[in-house]
Amino acid sequence: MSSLEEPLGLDKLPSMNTIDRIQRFSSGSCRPRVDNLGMGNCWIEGRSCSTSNSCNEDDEEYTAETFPWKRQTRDLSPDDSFSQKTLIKGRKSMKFGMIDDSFSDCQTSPKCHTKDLQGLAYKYLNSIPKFVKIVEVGPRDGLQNEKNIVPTAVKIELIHRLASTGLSVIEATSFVSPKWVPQLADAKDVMQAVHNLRGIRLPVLTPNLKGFEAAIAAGAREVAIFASASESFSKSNINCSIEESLIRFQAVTHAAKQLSIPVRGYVSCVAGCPVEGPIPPSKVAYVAKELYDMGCFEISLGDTIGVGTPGTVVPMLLAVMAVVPIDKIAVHFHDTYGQSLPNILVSLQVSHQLNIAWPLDMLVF
Ligand SMILES: CC(C)(COP(=O)([O-])OP(=O)([O-])OC[C@H]1O[C@@H](n2cnc3c(N)ncnc32)[C@H](O)[C@@H]1OP(=O)([O-])[O-])[C@@H](O)C(=O)NCCC(=O)NCCSC(=O)C[C@@](C)(O)CC(=O)[O-]
Repeated sequence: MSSLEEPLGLDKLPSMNTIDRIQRFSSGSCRPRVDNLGMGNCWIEGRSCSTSNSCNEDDEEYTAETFPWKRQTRDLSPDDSFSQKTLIKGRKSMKFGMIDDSFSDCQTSPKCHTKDLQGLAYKYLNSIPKFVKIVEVGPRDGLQNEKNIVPTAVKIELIHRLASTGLSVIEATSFVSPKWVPQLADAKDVMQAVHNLRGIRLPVLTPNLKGFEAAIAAGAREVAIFASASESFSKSNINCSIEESLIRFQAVTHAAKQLSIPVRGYVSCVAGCPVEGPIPPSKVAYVAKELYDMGCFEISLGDTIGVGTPGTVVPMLLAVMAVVPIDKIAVHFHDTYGQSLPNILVSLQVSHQLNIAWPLDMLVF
């Protein structure tokens, strides 16, 4: 499995072969594997590097802090101040956190009765919406990272089985370059086999007009375009700058409009990028608004490498909400560092505060 441990300057990007590039920057390359969990390995390692970003307004604040790119070990050395601080802080908040305190205070205080406990339970259990919209993305986002190419028949069976669970939206595949993502080179066959599934929306990823036309010819009735909030990731993922990608996507949304095809928009790296580190919320908001303005019916905010935490996700959500209608925002969290559930929870709490049902992309592994 590729890792980002070895130094990789942006100047070296063009020399990487395309598949290697995808693996380096895909969420799957950062996902923990059973065989390295026990070794205490870190799944995103790296380097500091310069950025070619054009939106610099908030960069100072964000580049001052860097991700713990270095390999994390369970045996902490005295020098490992970042990890130690994080660990200690984590332990404290587990032990002395708000929820624990409230309950233990209640149990020992004579003033606290069953009614108070019920009130607390009500407060916590009712701070999320009654329902969410789930967009299942396993057949696309999951399978695009598999080391071994999954046979077409298995993909088709997977989509059928997912459909039989009652899911109403399943992202089926990607009409991208097979040189970049050989795992999904059978997009046409998969789409042709599933496009008649009843009562289910089956969006597919289309990075450009070529992909859009192939998707429509194979029977797709909904597509998704995918931009990035990180300049480096955009170049590595779709081989163009953010601005160039927005021009390409405009062509796709224009063509889709002519055929009344709904277009969903993704923004990747909303919490961080493997090359640039933390991404300012203003950049996420900028790209999200561009996609919304060009006609995307929903904007899915992707924490592509799973480095977001509730503390960084909430400011990012608020920045996007300032420019995109709240009920048009979806969230998409990878679980690289075990933060997807806390991030989903905090997003649902934010949406509940605003009284909306939040769409949620679902990664099933
Ligand atoms: C965007 C391109 C196509 C540019 O790729 P390029 O190499 O810059 O494109 P090009 O225009 O120079 O064309 C090169 C070759 O690709 C072909 N080509 C061109 N377009 C297509 C197409 N649509 N379908 C099939 N083939 C295509 C084209 O015809 C040509 O073929 P050749 O003449 O060499 O034989 C390429 O970089 C690509 O396919 N990238 C996709 C990478 C990808 O799928 N990454 C994973 C997406 S996941 C993600 O972004 C995050 C997300 C959404 O999951 C959210 C999250 O997790 O946060």
